[in-house]
Amino acid sequence: MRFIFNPATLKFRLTVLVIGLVLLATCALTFVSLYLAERQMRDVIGSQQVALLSSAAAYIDADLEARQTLLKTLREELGRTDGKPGGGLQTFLEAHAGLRDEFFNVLVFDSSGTMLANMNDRRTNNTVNFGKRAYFTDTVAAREGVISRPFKSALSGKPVILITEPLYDADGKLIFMLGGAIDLQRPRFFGQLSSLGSGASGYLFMLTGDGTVIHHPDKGRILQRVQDEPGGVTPSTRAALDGFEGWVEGPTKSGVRALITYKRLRKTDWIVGAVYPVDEAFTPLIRMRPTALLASVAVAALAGLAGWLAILRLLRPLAALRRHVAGIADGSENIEVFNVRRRDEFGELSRAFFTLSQQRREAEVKLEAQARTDILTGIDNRRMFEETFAAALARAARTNSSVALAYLDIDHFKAINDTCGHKAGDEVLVEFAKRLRAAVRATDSVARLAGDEFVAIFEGVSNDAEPAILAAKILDIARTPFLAAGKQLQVTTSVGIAIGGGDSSMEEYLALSDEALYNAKDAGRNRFALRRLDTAVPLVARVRVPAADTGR
Ligand SMILES: Nc1nc2c(ncn2[C@@H]2O[C@H](COP(=O)(O)OP(=O)(O)OP(=O)(O)O)[C@@H](O)[C@H]2O)c(=O)[nH]1
Repeated sequence: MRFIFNPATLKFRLTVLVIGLVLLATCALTFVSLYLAERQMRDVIGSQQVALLSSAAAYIDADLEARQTLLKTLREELGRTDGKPGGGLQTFLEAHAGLRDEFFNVLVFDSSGTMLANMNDRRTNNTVNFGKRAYFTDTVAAREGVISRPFKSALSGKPVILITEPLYDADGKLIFMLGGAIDLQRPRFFGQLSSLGSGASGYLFMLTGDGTVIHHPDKGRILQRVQDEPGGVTPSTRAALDGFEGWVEGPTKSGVRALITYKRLRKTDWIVGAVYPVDEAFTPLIRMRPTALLASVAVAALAGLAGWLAILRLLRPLAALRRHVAGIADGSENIEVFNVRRRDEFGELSRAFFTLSQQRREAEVKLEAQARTDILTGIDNRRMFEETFAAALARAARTNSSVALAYLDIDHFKAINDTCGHKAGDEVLVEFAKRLRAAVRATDSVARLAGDEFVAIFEGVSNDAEPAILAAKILDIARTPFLAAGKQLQVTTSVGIAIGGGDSSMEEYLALSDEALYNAKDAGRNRFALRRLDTAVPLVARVRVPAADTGR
């Protein structure tokens, strides 16, 4: 739990990253899939609409043709009576009651356009002339039947189209013209079409090639030209009027986004169109969206969980590394725990830790040694001397034995520096230390305290004669001249030795040996003086004859 709510941890951040990425990826994938599915679906629906509209167009073509055929049959029947049917034209028409199923009205005009008979209202016969109407003049010009543009009937006031069939005599003179009117508001003609509309709100409509509405669910638009309607022509209808056939996605006049399909009729320049609102067309997909998104979130959650577990597992070595660092810090573990064989980054990190720690340890050891070594001569320095001498005193106290401390000072060393130079003085100091080291036993310790002052510690001194022998040995190390700055230098030293047991302090030893050294110096140098810590009086003051001074 601590991990979950600790945003500072790498685990937390990695987990959040993994979950975030997975969520992003799955959501993006879902959106892309839905988008592609929608596109695919749109293509399929568009193709379906085209197929639907093609059959609707074929149906209308066939329907118009059937009505034309019906009128042609009527014309031929009339023709067989030479235009003089028994009982007159009106009776002739009324005898064909079946015409009512196909036409709103059937009319007969004479060659000038005067209406001679009609099925709806015989009282209007011979009262109106339609000779100037486009359908009449077009038929006369074409010498065959036409399908008129839609217009408002002068007789009924309804929007209609008229199918005409002219009847000529043997000389080719127009005798009669038959006209079959179709009421554009009557559902019978387009009833079949209306039922072809897709979905609950999809519908079919029909326009003439010049944009006049022939059929539309909104009856008020019939006979209107789309160009003249408020809002003008939609881009898709504009394209259809210019010859486009097929489907597009675009807005309808009322602003609804829809798949709109257009198809031209074969028999006339009419355009039949279908509107299928996008929302309805994609209802299954739109309904599926939340489910798909929910599913993708669930997948992301599972993937995130798996990622989290994987991260926990992958980062386990890091936790171990952290434990080891803590273990080493509190001393419960050894640095060797870092020396692992793993081949991954954690292994590399661990080994890098190991190497670094080793180097640090070595540097510490080196520093430790340097802190106890005199840099110039390489023998112990004052600090090391103090530790060594304290240990020697402790041993002497334990074994109840004696310790001798020899305090040495090179005679007139300042003069060497002054006459031969400081560097030559250094060379003498280095050589002096070397000879001193060689003169004593391996178990004895020598150190340089400062300048030209040296000390030697002798443990287990059994009698007073032994320190004197050691002191003489020390005096002897200077017997051979020193080579410094290319010159042979005759060097002597004075030695003060303090002898005592383990019960005396280092300070007492140092003070007494220093005093003895002064005694030796005072006595003329190149000699030693022995002092016992318990008597504090000189025991021995042996004088060596100074060697000939060759260098000064
Ligand atoms: N070359 C060199 N000289 C040093 C070093 N340390 C101290 N000295 C010099 O050593 C000299 C020590 O002189 P002292 O011991 O005081 O006097 P001295 O000339 O030896 O005379 P006595 O001890 O009385 O015989 C001083 O001149 C210091 O400057 C060093 O590391 N190298």
